[in-house]
Amino acid sequence: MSTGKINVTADNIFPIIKKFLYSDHEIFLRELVSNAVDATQKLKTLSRIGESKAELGDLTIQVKVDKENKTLTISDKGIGMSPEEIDKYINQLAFSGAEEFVQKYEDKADGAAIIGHFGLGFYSSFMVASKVEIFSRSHRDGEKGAYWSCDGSPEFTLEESDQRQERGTDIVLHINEDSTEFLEEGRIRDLLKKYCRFLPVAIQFGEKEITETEGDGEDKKETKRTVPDIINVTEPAWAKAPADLEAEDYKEFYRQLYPMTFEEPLFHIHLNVDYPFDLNGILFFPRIKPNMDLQRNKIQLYQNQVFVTDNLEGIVPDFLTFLHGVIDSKDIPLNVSRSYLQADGAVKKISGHITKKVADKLSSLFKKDRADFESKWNDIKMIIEYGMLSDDKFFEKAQKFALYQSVDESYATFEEYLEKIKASQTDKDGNLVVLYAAHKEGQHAYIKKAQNKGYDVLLMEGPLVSHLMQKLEGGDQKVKFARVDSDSIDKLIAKDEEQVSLLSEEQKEKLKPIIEGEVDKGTYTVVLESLDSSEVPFNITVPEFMRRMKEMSATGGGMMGMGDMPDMYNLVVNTNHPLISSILDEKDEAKQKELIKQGKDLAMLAQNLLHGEALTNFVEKQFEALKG
Ligand SMILES: Nc1ncnc2c1ncn2[C@@H]1O[C@H](COP(=O)(O)OP(=O)(O)OP(=O)(O)O)[C@@H](O)[C@H]1O
Repeated sequence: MSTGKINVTADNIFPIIKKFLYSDHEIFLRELVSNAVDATQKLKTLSRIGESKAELGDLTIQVKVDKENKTLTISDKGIGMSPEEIDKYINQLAFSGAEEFVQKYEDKADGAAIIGHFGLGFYSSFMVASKVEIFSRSHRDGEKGAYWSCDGSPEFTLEESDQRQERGTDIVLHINEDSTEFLEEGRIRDLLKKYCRFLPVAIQFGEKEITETEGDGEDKKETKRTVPDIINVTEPAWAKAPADLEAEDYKEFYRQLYPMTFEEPLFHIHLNVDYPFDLNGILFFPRIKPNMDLQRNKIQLYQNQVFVTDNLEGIVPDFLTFLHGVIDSKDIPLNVSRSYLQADGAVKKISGHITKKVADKLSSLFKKDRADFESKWNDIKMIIEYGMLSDDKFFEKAQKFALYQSVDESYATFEEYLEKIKASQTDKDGNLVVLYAAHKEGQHAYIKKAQNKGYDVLLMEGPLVSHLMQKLEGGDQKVKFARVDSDSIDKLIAKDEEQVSLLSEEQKEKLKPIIEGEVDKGTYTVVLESLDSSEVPFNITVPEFMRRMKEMSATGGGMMGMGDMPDMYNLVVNTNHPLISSILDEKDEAKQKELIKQGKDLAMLAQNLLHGEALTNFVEKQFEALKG
């Protein structure tokens, strides 16, 4: 037997481990199970290359809770360690690794978060254990068995021991008073599911009962059987070659990843690169409805099948954090801080590659089956539009498959769309004017007017469209977006046609203050226009520029402070409409006022602006009028 002092420069790292890692101490389990997996994988490799004669047998790793004795044990049948190896790997190497790690991060404000994501190996067990024991036996014949124990002080015990007869290692944690939660089966099972669900070696945690049925109908026999409860899937789909997987395998994998999600993903992207960097993974496009609460952090990052984090901020472009699935890379340097990670060259390359793959997949889906792509468009457009706005390279690629939907439900790419409207929607200055509506129902009156003129109207809804339009207007072609209610129909796409005015300038000057007297000047600007006599007499428009800036500022962007501006409208008065002439000629002032008010209320109704008391009064008045 030998006793000794672990070689430390810092006096005692155990208090530091306990104090600084307190918030995220659960990762000890991931560290210990990963070590057990590594030891098993090493044995398999040695056996394969003929360096180990050991009979592999069943390599299942066992995790056991003994509530009575307050221990948690992780046992593997991997390469094991001789007493000399424990001295080398645990007393010296692992300790100095842990020491360096703690020294590096103890002063960092986000220390706990960093450590939460990236473990510090074997010594993290002291976060939850007052004493740790190792029973081990090497895979090499003739080696002595080993026993090591340490109670959280720098003193350890290391001796030869035959307590473990078989090859492999038992790590026994004597759970401390503050950490009894790790003696609860449910808690351990949850943690194993979180961190170890896709580790490449089977991990057993207790047993479970299964029911088997034999025969049919009357002869049907059900038998219950107890079997080992294996908590992981050792060969997850992403670790296989895409050629070996069917569509159903991807769906099955999606169910494994998100057992509580019933909605199926729309499609998947299998990432499978080994040069110039290592990257595997499967990303899923979820169904995302406009205005739905977007859920991030559904992508899980693994390093060699060990769960690392589901916060991929800065690791993949922001718009891709809305996808679901798994990314696994050996090349992502994990033992570093998040800010370092974000600036890392390999991470940038991986992130660029993922973006490119996503664009390529979308492009191929679009080409392969356009009708199907169109049917999915509304579920994926939020992510794509967000990507187009945040990444210029993605924008370029997406121009080929991003769709624009007209109110008549037809879809076109932007290029196709411009071609479609060119003939009828080019204004006198050569601008292609794209008309759009934000709500098909709410803006019905305006949409109809545009359609009557032979114009097409796009449906542009969602929080990002104002930004997207701004970007599309900045392209090579002279393109202008105008919402259908942003101006009177003749002015939306200004052509060279001059409208003659029925009213003289004098009459107009007389009319304007009469109407202004009946509207709230802070909200409405009265604009007299000589429009077609078949056009409505009163119409409310919302000038494009102001409104769009306001919308953009509400979702980040546009002009500073615009978001707080009150809503502003134009009350367009069609001076060529007979009603306007009658208003002007009306001698009875009360009646004149009433006509203006009624006209304005109707315009508000068409624009969905008549609410509350004003609406109630309006409706009552209409019923009165019905009585005659
Ligand atoms: N169950 C085990 N079987 C065999 N060897 C082990 C086992 N657990 C730990 N070791 C040895 O102890 C060493 C130190 O383990 P530790 O977990 O501290 O660091 P690591 O696994 O090398 O790196 P990391 O910090 O990423 O976990 C391992 O490299 C391995 O050689």
